[in-house]
Amino acid sequence: MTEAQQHSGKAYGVDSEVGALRTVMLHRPGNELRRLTPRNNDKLLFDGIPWVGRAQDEHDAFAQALRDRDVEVLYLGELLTESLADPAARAQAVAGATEDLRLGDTLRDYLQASLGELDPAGLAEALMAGVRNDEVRAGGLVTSLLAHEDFLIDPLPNLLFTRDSSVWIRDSVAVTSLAMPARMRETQLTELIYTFHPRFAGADKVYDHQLEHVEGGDVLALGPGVLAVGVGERTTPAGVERLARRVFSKDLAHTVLAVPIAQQRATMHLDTVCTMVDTDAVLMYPNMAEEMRALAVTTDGDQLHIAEPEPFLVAAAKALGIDTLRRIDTGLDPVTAEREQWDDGNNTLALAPRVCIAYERTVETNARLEESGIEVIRISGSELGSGRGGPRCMSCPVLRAPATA
Ligand SMILES: NC(=O)NCCC[C@H](N)C(=O)O
Repeated sequence: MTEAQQHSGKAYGVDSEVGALRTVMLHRPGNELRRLTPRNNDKLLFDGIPWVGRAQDEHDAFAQALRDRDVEVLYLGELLTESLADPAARAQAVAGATEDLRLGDTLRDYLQASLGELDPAGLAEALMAGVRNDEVRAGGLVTSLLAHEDFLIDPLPNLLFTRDSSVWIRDSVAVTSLAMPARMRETQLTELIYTFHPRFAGADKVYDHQLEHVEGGDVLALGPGVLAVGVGERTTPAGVERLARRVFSKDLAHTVLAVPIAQQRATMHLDTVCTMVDTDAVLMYPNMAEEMRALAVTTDGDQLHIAEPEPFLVAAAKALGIDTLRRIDTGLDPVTAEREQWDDGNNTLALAPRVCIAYERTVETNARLEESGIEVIRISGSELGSGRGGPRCMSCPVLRAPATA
């Protein structure tokens, strides 16, 4: 535990987007990225085939930039390996990874036995990088009929985007429910970590991966008690309703803003178009900023109350109890704005009020942020960006200090 946590007395808890970041969970990309080929990259939600060594270098620099600002960096792969020291975790992991009906009984039995023999690091590797048909000597009808390159356990290259597979809401963790088939198994791993890792022993869970779809990239903690939840390609209307009920029942929020966003890849999550950079300021994709609406959801302890749609910034300011939520106006022309949004220019990770990490390639957006008084720490992401995610997508804050202006 870091010094900061010893002082605060707790190891997890997040109630804003911008409170000083103390602890974050990342995933250093590994062999799961080496599974990407031109034939499977679309299905696996990558826009190209990353150069893995360079992606790791870029990711190491990202982690170092965080450490340089006194942020403790946890790695998902290490937490998973440590969790798998527990026999109950191993049993749950093996059962989850082999439940796919494509396997059939013979292959499933074989895989369960061989995964069961692996040490925790080997098992974690198989869970993350997957297992190909030509990597086993199973025997039987199914393995004979499947192609060599078919996966018996799918690789999880999008583990890189730790934002989506869990999100802390105050001191409860939401293990999310991912919408795309290529990502669904990721939450089996975050579920294992939050259930079995000693660091999170006793942590309350407010959501689980068997519920309606909610992805962490859609969930923004605008301030204490106020969540904004994007509803679009990933998080469903039923997902935001379920999340609202859950957080209200545990008193983790008083208002949930449901924010419809276009159901398309460029705007797959709310954090691809909008991130907070100060206690009262957001960076928003200019081409969508004017039209974004929100429905404020509150409760009387029993029923949900749904307000009429209002402009997002108006609804957010009301919920936060402030006069105005400032939009940093990047003033970009529509074409530059669209290019830089695609390159995750709007996907900044706040380290503290007015300090954020951004990709260096979104030159114009970063310049406008600085003109508005926001410090921008630039990282390179030419390879990391091929998965279509930026610094916020690649990070799951575990502990933030309370936000103070
Ligand atoms: N929060 C985010 O926007 N995460 C980026 C996820 C990218 C990933 N390739 C996906 O399509 O899910």
